[in-house]
Amino acid sequence: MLRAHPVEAIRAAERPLIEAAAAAGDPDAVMRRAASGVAHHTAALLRRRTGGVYGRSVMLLVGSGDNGGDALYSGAVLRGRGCRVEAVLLDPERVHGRALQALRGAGGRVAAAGTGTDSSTPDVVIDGVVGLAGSGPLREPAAATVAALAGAGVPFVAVDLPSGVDADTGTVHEAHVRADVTVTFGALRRAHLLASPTCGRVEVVDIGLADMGSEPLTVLRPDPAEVGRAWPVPGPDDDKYTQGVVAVRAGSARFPGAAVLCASAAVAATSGMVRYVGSGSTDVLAGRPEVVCHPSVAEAGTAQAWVVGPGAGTGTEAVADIDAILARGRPTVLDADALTCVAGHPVVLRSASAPVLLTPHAGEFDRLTGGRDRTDRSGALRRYVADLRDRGIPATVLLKGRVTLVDDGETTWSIDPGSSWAATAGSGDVLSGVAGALLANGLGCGGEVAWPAVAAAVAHGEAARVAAGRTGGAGAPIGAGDLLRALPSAISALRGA
Ligand SMILES: NC(=O)C1=CN([C@@H]2O[C@H](COP(=O)(O)OP(=O)(O)OC[C@H]3O[C@@H](n4cnc5c(N)ncnc54)[C@H](OP(=O)(O)O)[C@@H]3O)[C@@H](O)[C@H]2O)[C@@H](O)CC1
Ligand SMILES: Nc1ncnc2c1ncn2[C@@H]1O[C@H](COP(=O)(O)OP(=O)(O)O)[C@@H](O)[C@H]1O
Repeated sequence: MLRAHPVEAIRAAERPLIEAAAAAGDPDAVMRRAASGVAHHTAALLRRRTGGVYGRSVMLLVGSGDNGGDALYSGAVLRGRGCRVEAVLLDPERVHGRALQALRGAGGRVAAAGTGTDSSTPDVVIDGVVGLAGSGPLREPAAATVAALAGAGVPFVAVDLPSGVDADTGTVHEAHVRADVTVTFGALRRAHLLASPTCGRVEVVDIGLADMGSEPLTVLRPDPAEVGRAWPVPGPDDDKYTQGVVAVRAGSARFPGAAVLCASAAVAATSGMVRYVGSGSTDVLAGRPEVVCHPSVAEAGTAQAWVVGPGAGTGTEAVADIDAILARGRPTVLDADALTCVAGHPVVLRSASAPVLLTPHAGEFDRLTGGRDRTDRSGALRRYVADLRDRGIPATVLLKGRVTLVDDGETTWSIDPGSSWAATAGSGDVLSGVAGALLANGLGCGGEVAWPAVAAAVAHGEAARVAAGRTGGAGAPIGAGDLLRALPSAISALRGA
């Protein structure tokens, strides 16, 4: 499991190291250690991209703080390895003096932004514009310089964080660096897990930082192997009931496919039993004859968990069904149309005595929250969960997207499947089916609802990867049906990871 920390915790952990270095008369010792890591990973990128390091050209974008200092020291190391290094000073009046001297001493070239920089395109750019202290989008002249280099296809190595990405919220501002590699120091920052697609490959350099624990603002990323180990496997004494029965209320005349996708995903996720309530019984049974269908919520037998919402409608009947399902007092996944119902009739959640898992996409989340604070996703999510819990609703929320977040009011989990192939219509219905089956099974380990939600998101991402890669090569677009069919292979791959 990966852990990513808020800036305040990182600064507090770094402080003793920096103070010890200063007391020993070498105030930049930690910075040089960090910089040699940046140089090492930049050299590795150069080797991958160009076949070597010697003679390659490196541009440093140098901001006004210690992040710029790291870039300058790393430039000095790369000069020593035979690179041509040019530092572009974005604020020549405020630059780390000793690091600049080190670069000059090593034979690096220095220019102020916008004045007489080397006209040829570099092989790599080291982004030392701004790190932990960054706020807001890249400012000029950095914004224009970064845009021109990115437009020319030059790879970026970000020092600590891609500039223009907020370290704590992971907000990716409009003007920002998209890094191929991000080299950070001692421990991950929250943005590395909240904005992982913008960070590229994240390398953590050991600077002697002590191990950091967890606190409420730590973001966690599950290890796929851990999810695989926790996946429910029937034992010798198990039968269909002991593994958990999940009931699915999904589908309508307008959206029959949602019923099929959701119920079939629940069947694929565990070996327990799936009940179905809705107008799509014929379609569901055509694909999955093992599903047990019921004419209404009231007539459905016992289930350990419920899923309600995919394609299920938003009228008064749908709201009444949500109410009736929540009144059964079982863990319940509320997805899709059920979330629209909750947004319109928040009072319906009052019937929830057992844990509920809400699984909105960005639009549904806006509907639920009135669209407040679209930039700080994780902050808005934590506030929404806290609001629900303050109202006595035992809620966990899974916020969908390329980076899916799960928050139970105490812990934020982040899942990034590494590609966006899952962004296809109906794939959310598959996710809620898997989550419901895991909830019914009572998948333990790390939180009664958060962990099944996390595990479902990991399996869903893996299924998208398997489905998109089924032809080998670079991958191909998939539909939700392909993702559904890839679930068994994905679960098997996780269990073998
Ligand atoms: N000390 C050490 O030994 C070690 C330090 N480490 C390194 O130090 C880094 C933190 O350094 P730092 O605290 O000096 O701040 P840093 O992130 O460089 O920002 C500098 C200034 O930039 C400005 N600014 C803000 N936003 C901006 C924007 N959007 N666009 C442009 N400018 C913007 C803002 O000043 P302002 O202009 O607002 O007055 C801000 O104060 C850390 O990330 C790691 O790399 C590691 O080496 C480990 C050892
Ligand atoms: N850019 C993306 N990259 C990867 N996965 C994504 C992306 N956008 C959405 N997803 C995933 O695809 C699924 C879409 O769910 P949803 O929007 O509810 O679709 P639908 O309602 O059509 O079923 C979610 O699991 C979500 O996390």
